[in-house]
Amino acid sequence: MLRIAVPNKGGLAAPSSQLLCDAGYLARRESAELVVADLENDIEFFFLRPRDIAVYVGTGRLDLGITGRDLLVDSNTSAQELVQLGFGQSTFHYAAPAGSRSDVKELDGLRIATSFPGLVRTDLAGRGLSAQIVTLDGAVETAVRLGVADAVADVVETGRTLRAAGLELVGESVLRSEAIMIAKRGAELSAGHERLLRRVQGVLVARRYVMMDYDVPSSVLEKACDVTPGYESPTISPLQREGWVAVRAMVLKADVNRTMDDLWDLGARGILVSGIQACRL
Ligand SMILES: Nc1ncnc2c1ncn2[C@@H]1O[C@H](COP(=O)(O)OP(=O)(O)OP(=O)(O)O)[C@@H](O)[C@H]1O
Ligand SMILES: O=P(O)(O)OC[C@H]1O[C@H](OP(=O)(O)OP(=O)(O)O)[C@H](O)[C@@H]1O
Ligand SMILES: [Mg+2]
Repeated sequence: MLRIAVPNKGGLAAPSSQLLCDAGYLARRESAELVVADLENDIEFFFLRPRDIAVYVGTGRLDLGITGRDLLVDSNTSAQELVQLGFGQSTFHYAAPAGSRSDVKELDGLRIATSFPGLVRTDLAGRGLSAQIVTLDGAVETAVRLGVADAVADVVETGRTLRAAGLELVGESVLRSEAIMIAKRGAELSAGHERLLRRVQGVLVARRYVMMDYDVPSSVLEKACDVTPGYESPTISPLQREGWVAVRAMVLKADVNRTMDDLWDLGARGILVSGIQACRL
């Protein structure tokens, strides 16, 4: 039976469960449930703290897991990233009192508060800097105001929490994070693993793409196919009307309106867009 780690709390928990549910797996009935056996799919889901998931997967106790890239790097375990899951996006940054520092080098010798000591230690070592790392559980932005640290290194999404604490970013982001699927480094993927990954990837593609159908004069077909190259290649079908063909292609949701404008300008008509419920590509 395949054993999968899923975040039980925090911002990654709900979208992770939704992704697995959309991929056809059994959902947990209540948030207190820590293990769910999906017998039909021969999978057991373990609901764990996202911070701990890389440890379970890196040591091979569980086969696959969902966590944040920042947490994976911080854990320094022997797990590797397999798939980006398209939610939980954030950046990881140093920050200090507004107007006080402009470069990460200026943090040398200072006290830096963080919940990601492994990530920060590795980053500082890579820059040849030494600083005292003050490890806190959360709400690290307040540590400067309370005199426990001179700067922080933390997750930033909108920057609102930093600003409210009178802090501003120092330097470029250390890391761009998002939710990822991980496996033990070097572990062989069984047919069961591959099936789960294909299902998840099917959901991710269905979320990002739509299906576009349109009719176009054959004379501009090549140009139209440049506009909608599809996922692999567009399907071209004959039309009764002479000199015209029908085209069907997958298009990125984010590009739908620009694509329809471009096709219309080329002479395409009858442009229809429909959602993709599920797919295997
Ligand atoms: N505001 C945020 N926006 C996007 N991702 C975030 C945000 N805060 C935390 N994360 C991501 O969530 C993961 C951290 O999980 P964590 O267990 O700390 O949960 P959390 O969402 O911070 O909830 P809580 O702090 O309430 O436990 C990391 O991968 C981190 O990048
Ligand atoms: O840039 P923003 O949109 O303000 O989001 C970033 C904040 O969100 C997270 O905090 P969370 O609410 O998880 O609390 P925590 O720090 O106690 O984990 C993170 O640790 C930052 O503090
Ligand atoms: Mg948090």
